[in-house]
Amino acid sequence: MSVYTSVSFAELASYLEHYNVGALSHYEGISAGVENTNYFVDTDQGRYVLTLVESVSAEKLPFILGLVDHLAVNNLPCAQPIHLNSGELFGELNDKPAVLMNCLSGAPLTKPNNQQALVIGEALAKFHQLSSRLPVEEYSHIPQWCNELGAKLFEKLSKADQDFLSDALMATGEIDWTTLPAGPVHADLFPDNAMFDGNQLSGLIDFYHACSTPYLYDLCVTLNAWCFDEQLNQFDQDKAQQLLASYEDVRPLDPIEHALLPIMMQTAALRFWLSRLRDYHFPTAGEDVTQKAPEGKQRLLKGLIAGNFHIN
Ligand SMILES: Nc1ncnc2c1ncn2[C@@H]1O[C@H](COP(=O)(O)OP(=O)(O)O)[C@@H](O)[C@H]1O
Ligand SMILES: N[C@@H](CCOP(=O)(O)O)C(=O)O
Repeated sequence: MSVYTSVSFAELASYLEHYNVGALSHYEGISAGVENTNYFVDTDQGRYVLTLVESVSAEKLPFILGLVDHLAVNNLPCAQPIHLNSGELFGELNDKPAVLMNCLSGAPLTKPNNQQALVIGEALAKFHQLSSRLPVEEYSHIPQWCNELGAKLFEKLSKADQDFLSDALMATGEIDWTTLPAGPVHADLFPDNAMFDGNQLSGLIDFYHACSTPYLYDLCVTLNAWCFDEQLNQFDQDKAQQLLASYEDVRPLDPIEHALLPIMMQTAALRFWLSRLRDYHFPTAGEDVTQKAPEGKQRLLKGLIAGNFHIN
């Protein structure tokens, strides 16, 4: 469970008066998630999810929540922010930006099957089509982000990992990002950020990594996360092919995107190896905090570089 900011019943009841959602009857911290504080919130009108946003500043929320609103209005299955009575998409509780969402049915995935991977490929492509109608705002140049974080972590690593990191930063830094189609993306579409009822997608959640960057990067984050089993150290090539095919049924890749797919998968693996190392070496204090093991992403990156994990 990740709860960084505690909220009392009285504080929450008073905060909910800013919405038209009824009176608080019960609430509990959610046993999942890494970066933000989440609570299930029950009122006499239904169940909601409250997020106290810890991972990004309030200035980014109009972009993030505006993106989610745009997707939801255009019928992409995703959690929908509830508007405050003032019309705003977020408020403030205990000095943190606070977002109330509708509660989706089903559960986040741990081990997605091939059919669910196919469904997510199609949903991601629709996401990119819809987001391409929005302006490119909050641009994130991931290789630069990796370089800066890599420099902070460098002295914490073994000599072997320092050398490995330097080589990976150099190789992934060679992509020319300016040639790639880009727009607002999810940027963290792991199976635990997709709620499913059986094989049916009830909605995408956790948009707090959203930024504008190449669509190919978002696709590669998703391919890595859905097709690589970190415990078994296995890359499921069939599943990856199916996910990619279902994506391309909706949004075919450009030739340049096809050509850069393998190195972009390395970039995506590197990005999450580094953020997990950051969470390990520089943890954020909290009442109850979940971390994900960096080693899984490093093994993925090693397999991608060695050419053992690939899509035909
Ligand atoms: N709209 C929602 N409906 C139902 N459950 C949700 C919703 N949003 C979040 N959750 C639950 O909360 C958990 C943590 O949410 P998440 O946004 O992934 O947190 P974090 O930003 O900390 O990673 C999810 O795994 C899911 O179980
Ligand atoms: N998906 C990332 C961790 C980011 O945390 P999230 O709970 O906000 O998705 C990873 O697996 O490293």
